[in-house]
Amino acid sequence: MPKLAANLTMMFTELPFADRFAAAGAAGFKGIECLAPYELPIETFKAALEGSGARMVLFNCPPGNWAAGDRGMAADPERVAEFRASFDAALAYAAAVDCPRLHVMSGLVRPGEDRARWIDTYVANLAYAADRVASLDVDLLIEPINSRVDMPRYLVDRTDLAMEIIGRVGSAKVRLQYDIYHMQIMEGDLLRSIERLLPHIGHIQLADNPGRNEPGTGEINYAHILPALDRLGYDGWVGCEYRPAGETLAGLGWAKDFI
Ligand SMILES: O=C(O)[C@@H](O)C(=O)CO
Ligand SMILES: [Mg+2]
Repeated sequence: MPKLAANLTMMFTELPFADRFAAAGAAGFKGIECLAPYELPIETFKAALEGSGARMVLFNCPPGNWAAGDRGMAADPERVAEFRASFDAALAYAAAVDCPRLHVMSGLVRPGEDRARWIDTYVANLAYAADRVASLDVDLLIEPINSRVDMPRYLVDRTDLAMEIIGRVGSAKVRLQYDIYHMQIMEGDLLRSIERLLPHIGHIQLADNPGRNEPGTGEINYAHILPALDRLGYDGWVGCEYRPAGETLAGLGWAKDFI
């Protein structure tokens, strides 16, 4: 049975961020993920998580200035020093809550720039980060994100490029974050692709399409996909990274067999 994690950046947004942890625990989630916990001081983050009774399964490295349009910077040749300095914060937050996965976002390629140079930078920064976590119980994840609807110009928008990058870094610490919503938009053939990539997948996320709302609101057959993840032997977490169409708890009917 898939282990579902609540994504607190998208779910329970009826509440202030710090209060979403307890709400997710009360709803039955044993795992929690979010994009960026950094708005909370470390001790507040730790206390909120402890109060939830759930464990932290994933969050992202500092993405840069999200409000100003940054979507990560690990592939930006002009921001290597900034990425490496910000990685310290990711490690400190991960250590405080024993979080075993950090998503390292590549960033949006500036128009006219050389994509190959961005890919080289991403490989180098991931190798640097992999060295930093070599003796820690922390994996680094890279996620193909759709560039058609949500993040035009995002560097890594397909699994073949993500796998090329993972291969070039050559560290078992760097794994694939497979977001079913993004992959439905970019590639389709979901189960065959999950089966093929399974040895490299360190985390899965879900949402329906179109709309990025809960399973059952769109075209993706989650009633088939979720049991199939078990059959394929996936035993990791599945992050519920969707925007509830209405109130978060009212939209959890689809998950009643899993949480
Ligand atoms: O799918 C997504 O959007 C996220 O997993 C993420 O980390 C960046 O927005
Ligand atoms: Mg995702």
